[in-house]
Amino acid sequence: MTAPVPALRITVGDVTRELPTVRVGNVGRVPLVEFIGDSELTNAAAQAMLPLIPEETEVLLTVVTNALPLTHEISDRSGLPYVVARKKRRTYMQDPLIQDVPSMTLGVAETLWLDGPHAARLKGKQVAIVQDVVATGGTAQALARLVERAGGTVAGYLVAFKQGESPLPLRYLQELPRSL
Ligand SMILES: O=P(O)(O)OC[C@H]1O[C@H](OP(=O)(O)OP(=O)(O)O)[C@H](O)[C@@H]1O
Repeated sequence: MTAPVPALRITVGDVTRELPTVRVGNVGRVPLVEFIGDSELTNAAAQAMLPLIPEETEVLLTVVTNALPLTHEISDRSGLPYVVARKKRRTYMQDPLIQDVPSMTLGVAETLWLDGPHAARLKGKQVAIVQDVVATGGTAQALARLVERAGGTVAGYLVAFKQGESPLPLRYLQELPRSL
């Protein structure tokens, strides 16, 4: 008989989900949070995250993929504009800022691309970084570096789920175990 795959129950507002867990290298089983394809959970998290936005924030910065619908909803509810870093170079990009991610949850090296005109929208602004999950913090650090390089200031780190310990001053909704 195969052992049952452990799941993790979370509740955000009035939305409850059983998160599946996926095996990641030697980390063990990691709970998988998916906002893409789940508008109920996305909307509930966005609503719950509104009070976490630093007061001085002028712009939100996120990165594709999973954090994008969440940031869209936070933007819609707060009235704050948002800027998105990509994980691939697109042919239409103009003088993009290119930033390597030092380490990732899934152990895959990644590079972030911020199109020049979007980087310009961060210049001189107080920028809140929005993420679905922070685990190693590598992505958050790369996004912070993009803010600095674009001439902005990091107002804070806004995260739905913090997975394990982080040296960054995260404003988060809930903490999840790093592995099960
Ligand atoms: O704190 P870290 O260790 O850097 O991990 C956090 C990042 O990992 C996940 O991205 P994923 O690689 O799953 O990409 P996706 O959002 O494009 O699916 C998540 O969306 C965060 O951006």
